[in-house]
Amino acid sequence: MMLDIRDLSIGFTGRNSPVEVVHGISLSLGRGETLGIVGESGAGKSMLALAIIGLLPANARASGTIDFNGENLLALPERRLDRLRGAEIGMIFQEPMTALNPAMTVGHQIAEALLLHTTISRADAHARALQLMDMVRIARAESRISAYPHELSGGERQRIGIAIALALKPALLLADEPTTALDVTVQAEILDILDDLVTEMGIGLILISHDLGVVARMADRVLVMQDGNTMEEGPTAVVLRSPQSPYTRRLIAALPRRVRAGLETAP
Ligand SMILES: Nc1ncnc2c1ncn2[C@@H]1O[C@H](COP(=O)(O)OP(=O)(O)OP(=O)(O)O)[C@@H](O)[C@H]1O
Repeated sequence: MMLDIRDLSIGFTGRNSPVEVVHGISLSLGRGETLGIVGESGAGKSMLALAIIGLLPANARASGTIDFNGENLLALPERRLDRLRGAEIGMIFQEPMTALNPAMTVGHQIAEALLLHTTISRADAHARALQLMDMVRIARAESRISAYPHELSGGERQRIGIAIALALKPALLLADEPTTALDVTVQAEILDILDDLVTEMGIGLILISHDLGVVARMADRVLVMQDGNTMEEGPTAVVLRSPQSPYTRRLIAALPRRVRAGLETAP
C-alpha cells in the first residue's frame, strides 16, 4: 500500500487539559484508488488530511503512524516533509482563492511549483504550465495563462489549484471539500477531472466531503467519520447497500431521493 495509516490520534494541547479530536483512525490507500472520507462538520476530516501532509496547527499533536511508501510521515524531519509536500503529496483546498496568490498570474503560480522543486528552465516551466492547464481543461490556456486569480471564475480557480497540486506528478492527492464552494454544474466538472486523473495518472486520491452524494459518486472505498471516530469503512457500494452503523444510515437517508435512487442503480 502506498499509504497506510495506523491508529492515528490527534489532539490539541491547551491551557486546559488536552483535547483529542481524532481517535485512533486507521486506513490505507493504493495508487489509482479513491478513498472518500465523509462526515459532518467537526468530525476531524481536515485534521486527518493536515496530519498526512504535515501541516497540523502548531498546538496539535499526532500519534500513531502514517506510513507513506515505507516512511512514517509523523517521524520525518521537517526538511524531508517539505520535499514530499508538493512533490509526492499534493493538496487541493476548499476555497481556491485563499490558496492562490492574488498578486501573481496563474501561469506564474503553476510554473513556480516546478521551478522551486526541479531544475527545469523558465521556458520549459511555462510550457509545462500550459500543458497542465490543458489537463485540467481550461479552455484557451494560452490566453488565460497570464490572468490573475480574480479574473477567473471559481471553477477555473479550482482547476488552477488542481494544476498546481499536479505540477510535480504527486502519487497522492488530498482534496478537502474541493467542490463545496462551487455551483453544482461546475462541481460535476471538477469531480470528473479528479476522477480522470486517478485513472490516467494512477494517483491515489483522498476525497474529503460532508456530502455523501459526492463521495459515493467518486470513491472506491468510503470511510465514515463522526466525532473523530471511524463509524464505518468499506467498499462504497457495500456501505451504501448495507450500512452497518446508524450514523451512516442517517447520512444515506438525508440524501435527496433522486441521488439515493441514482446510487442504487449505479454499478
Ligand atoms: N487550532 C485548533 N485548536 C483546537 N481545536 C481545533 C483547532 N482546529 C480544529 N480544532 C477542532 O478539531 C475538531 C476537528 O476539526 P476538523 O476541521 O478536522 O473537522 P472537519 O471534519 O474537517 O469539519 P469541517 O467540515 O467543518 O472542516 C473540531 O472539533 C475543531 O473544533
